[in-house]
Amino acid sequence: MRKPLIAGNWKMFKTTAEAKDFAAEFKKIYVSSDIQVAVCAPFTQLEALKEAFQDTDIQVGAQNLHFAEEGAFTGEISAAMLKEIGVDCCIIGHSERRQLFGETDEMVNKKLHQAFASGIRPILCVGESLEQRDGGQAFDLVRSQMKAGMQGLHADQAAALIVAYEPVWAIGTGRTAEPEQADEMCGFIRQVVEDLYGEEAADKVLILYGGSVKPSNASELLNMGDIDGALVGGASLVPEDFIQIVNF
Ligand SMILES: O=C(CO)COP(=O)(O)O
Repeated sequence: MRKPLIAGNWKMFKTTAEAKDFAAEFKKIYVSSDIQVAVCAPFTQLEALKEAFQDTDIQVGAQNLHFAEEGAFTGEISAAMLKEIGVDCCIIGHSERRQLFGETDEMVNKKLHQAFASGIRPILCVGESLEQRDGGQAFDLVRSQMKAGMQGLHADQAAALIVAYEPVWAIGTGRTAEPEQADEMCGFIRQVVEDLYGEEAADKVLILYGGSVKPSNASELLNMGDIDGALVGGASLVPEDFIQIVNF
């Protein structure tokens, strides 16, 4: 049985003081349940959040890591550095990183391997642009991102993977995918995992939807059969909004 996951992606928002305020507020309204909850914050807020959430089951995630174990990579952060402070999971290959920072499928693949090697659960982001959706290429594109991103992973790693389907046209635009549309792609992603790794891995892999998830649309999206959770941007910054999504 897959345990749903609601993960917040704070992107480049909140100072440490603001992150501590969020944690204090969120803890007052959060009740542990069989829904997993994670907050993926900027690097400099991770340690404070781990400390603030230490008496809860709320997970803390990063938004990126470098694919090398260590080395001369000025400005980068390694998986071991994240692991040392207790980081549980890490977003990998977010569309903003692919578009704005030149991340390729090959880099995404190396980052997945590094995350697994360090005991950090990766959240692999895939999703098409509006041009690709309108051009009828969405499914081919997502299949190729999945195949290239997962290259060389073992079946047990595939089963432990979290995939986030985030159509680029729905991120930060207020334009959410229709629940059926999102579920169709999440089902397709599960099929790709089954084709590559078999039924057991496909049954276990968690597949999230991301893109303008809000309190008002969370339950219809999250009640679809192949959507196992959400990766939430803007609405994860406000405790009262995020809790409503967690409690969908
Ligand atoms: O990119 C996203 C989460 O990773 C989605 O962002 P929004 O929820 O702000 O659209």
